[in-house]
Amino acid sequence: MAGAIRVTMEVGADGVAVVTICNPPVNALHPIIIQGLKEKYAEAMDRDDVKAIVLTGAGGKFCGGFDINVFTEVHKTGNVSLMPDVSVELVSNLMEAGKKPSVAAIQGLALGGGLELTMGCHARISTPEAQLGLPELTLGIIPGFGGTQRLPRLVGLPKAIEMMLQSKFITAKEGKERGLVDALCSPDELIKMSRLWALEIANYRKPWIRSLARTDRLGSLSEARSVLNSARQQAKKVAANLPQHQACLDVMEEGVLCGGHAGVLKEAKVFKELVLSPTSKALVHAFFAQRLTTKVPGVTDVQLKPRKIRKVAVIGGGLMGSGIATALLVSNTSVVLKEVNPQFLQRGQKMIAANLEGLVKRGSLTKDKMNKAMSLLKGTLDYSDFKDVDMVIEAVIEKIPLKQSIFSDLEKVCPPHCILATNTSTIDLNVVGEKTNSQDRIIGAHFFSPAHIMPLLEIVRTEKTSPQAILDLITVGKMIKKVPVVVGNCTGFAVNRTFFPYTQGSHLLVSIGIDVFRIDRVISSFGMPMGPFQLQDLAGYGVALAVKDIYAAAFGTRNLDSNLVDLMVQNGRQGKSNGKGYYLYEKGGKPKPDPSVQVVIDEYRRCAKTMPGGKACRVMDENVVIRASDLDIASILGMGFPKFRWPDMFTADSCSTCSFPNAQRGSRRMNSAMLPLTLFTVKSTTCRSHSRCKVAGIMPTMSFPSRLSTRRLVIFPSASGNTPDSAFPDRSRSVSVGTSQNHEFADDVLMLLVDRSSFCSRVRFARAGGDGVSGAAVRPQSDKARTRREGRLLTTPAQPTEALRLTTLMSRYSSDDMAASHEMSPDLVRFPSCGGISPASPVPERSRYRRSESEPKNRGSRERRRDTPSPPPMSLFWLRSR
Ligand SMILES: C[C@H](O)CC(=O)SCCNC(=O)CCNC(=O)[C@H](O)C(C)(C)COP(=O)(O)OP(=O)(O)OC[C@H]1O[C@@H](n2cnc3c(N)ncnc32)[C@H](O)[C@@H]1OP(=O)(O)O
Repeated sequence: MAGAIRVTMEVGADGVAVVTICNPPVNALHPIIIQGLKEKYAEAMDRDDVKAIVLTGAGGKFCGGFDINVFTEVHKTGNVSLMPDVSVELVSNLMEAGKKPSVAAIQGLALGGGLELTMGCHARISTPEAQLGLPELTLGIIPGFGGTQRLPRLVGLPKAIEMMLQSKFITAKEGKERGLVDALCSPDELIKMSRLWALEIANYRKPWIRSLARTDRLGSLSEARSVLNSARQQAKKVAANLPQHQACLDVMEEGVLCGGHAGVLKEAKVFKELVLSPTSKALVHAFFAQRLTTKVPGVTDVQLKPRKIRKVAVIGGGLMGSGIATALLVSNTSVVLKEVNPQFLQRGQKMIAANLEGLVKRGSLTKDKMNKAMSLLKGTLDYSDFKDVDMVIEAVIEKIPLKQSIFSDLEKVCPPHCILATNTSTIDLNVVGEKTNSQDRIIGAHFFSPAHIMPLLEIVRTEKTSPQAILDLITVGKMIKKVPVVVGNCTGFAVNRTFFPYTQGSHLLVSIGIDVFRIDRVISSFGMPMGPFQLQDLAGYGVALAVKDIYAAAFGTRNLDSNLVDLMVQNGRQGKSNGKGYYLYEKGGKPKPDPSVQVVIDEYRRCAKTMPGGKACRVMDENVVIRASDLDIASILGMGFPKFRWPDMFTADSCSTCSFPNAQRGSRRMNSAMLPLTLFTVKSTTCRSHSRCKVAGIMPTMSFPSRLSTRRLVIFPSASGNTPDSAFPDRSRSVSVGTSQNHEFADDVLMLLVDRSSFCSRVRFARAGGDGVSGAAVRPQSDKARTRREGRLLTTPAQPTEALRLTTLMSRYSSDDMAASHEMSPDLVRFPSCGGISPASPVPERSRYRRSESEPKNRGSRERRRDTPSPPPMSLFWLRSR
């Protein structure tokens, strides 16, 4: 064992062996550490001069848990044996059942596996402020070193469930009240007191407690069951997509019913299963991605030192300005709030006070701290207080001349070292600073509303922004507990630029006939906190209208020209602010879908000129041809459609469970349309069952029979010759996809569309006029890639992870939720239903798809669906819903 990663053991004259974990910065339990602990414990048990053991961590931290890098290795290799056996071999056998007592001396933090080691000891002594917790569920796993069994036995089932399921840390002070910690002491006393405690246990003057054998805190069986059941219900609501929550409760239940040892064994099994889960892969990825954002080449690796930012001026006391000021005040930074008149200033100060009170109500701030924060705030109507500020953050309305004049004033009144930041979400920073000579200190500090709560800080740099200014803002960002992500200067920067197509995707879906509320439902069940329409209601329509033209000007043909929001406003709707948007809002109530919005939607569809119902469906409906096959022959002979490529009607008919004409009549008509389904770099790794499953599809004017099995997306080979084998040989090739939007729109399709569209705006809409179905050619090249290529984002290799983080934080959905529904590869290209992609089956006989004459006509659609034959043509893939 060499280098910084090691376990040391010193045996004192008192007969106490102090075993120390050394693995900076957080003493993570790397396999070398685990091995070291096993060796030192075995040695201590054998040595006659050792009476008791004190376990501690070097550098003022006990331990941050098992080394998460090992999970990354396991995810890469699939080799779960890289995980050492700790729970039984080390914690249960060597430590807890050892013949000499152990005492944990805790300082700084004891998290995850670290806390689990302490619970294997016979007592825990800690400094009062140390953070204790089992946050494993945030990584898609459960505690794996016995934590699910020992924590409930020490603090009781309800508190243990809260700590694990919510990944909540508690201080050692609270731990002492709860029974997790046996004694508190100062850092100076820690080792001394722990040694004495260990000796007292060895001499039987203090109890020798094996946590796993305790049952006194578990309550009666019926109590335990009731606590577990209500936790299950709660987990179903808040973590519906996450497997680890229910798994954790199952494992706890096993321990309650069958005893601690059985619980430990089940925990070890479930832990290993979950480590390999897609959820864990995604969450571990997000863990490291988040920490990578503060590593900026040319800024954080060039020996610059962050300067102290003691006093910040915020210009504008509106929603954003007051939120930014709140975040700074809470972190003990003095703030000067400038407004243009006393009324506005007073309003801003009131909003800050309300924000702080809100934090107190939520329990994240004490009253004392709130008062302290308020005392750091000074309101002003002029620049007299700006002479000693270290940073200014301008947060006024998005008007270029106003911002320009403010920045030219700031240059005159602020000290030369002062950073001049703007909270603009859209405007080019070069334009903002055009009238100054201080381009090197002009920077974007783009907060997200509400700024004192949302965790993301988008730091926008121009070519002229100095690395020092960037570093200082990163430091401020970390200080106020934001995740800073450094991006380049372009319209919408990185976040709004990638988020913009998400909204556009939802508008496009509505234009082709999909229900607004259904979109919101599907997106919410995907894991987003709310759907795009509810979000629009919440954000208000003003912003959408304000930025619409800016985006249109910047992205030209890649922009969907939607007038949906204009129509909503014309209809007297302003979203949540006037209680009427897509939803109706009543004070204190939940938003209710407003059926009367359909009038607006109908008008929007009419304006959009998209025609629900494929051309071919219409032709069939109107009996323009006698039979479906006539249409095939017409397309083969008239349009030159290659015979061997399964012409539209044949393919459609083959997918149906009944013959096409029958399907068409009397049933709800499906809409066929080319959707801008932007998630089409299906990687071979995604489709484990079929290494060649790189699919793209196209059927210009393809129509499906209405009985096409629901909840299935059919991707067809491209008419331009793409087959599964040849799809995407060249990443610039355009592809598009057709899908059924039958009586139930395939959830997956919608999710894919909307999800992927948030990363990709490179969608070219090719609308056929008149009766034509709208088409969308999608370049499998994301805006993210494009942004990167253009040097807009950071040029670190971890670029995609940055984009992920941005989008995740910005959209307010937790990475947990995201991961649960959708497996993310490093470049984010995954299908939620990838496990369901199956290779094409051999072509079944055609007759199997037809409903025979003898078959009763009133069979339910569910029954018919069961009969749906395997996917037919060789290049037809079916993505099954979850
Ligand atoms: C079997 C077991 O039950 C399974 C487990 O134990 S799983 C692990 C459970 N533990 C955790 O989830 C804790 C994860 N870590 C954290 O929450 C935070 O890092 C922390 C509270 C420990 C410290 O936070 P903070 O001071 O803000 O520092 P932070 O930047 O996050 O971390 C410092 C460095 O330590 C690394 N680190 C932190 N915890 C780590 C861990 N458990 N394994 C590996 N590296 C870790 C970070 O990646 C970061 O590395 P970098 O400097 O190269 O970017």
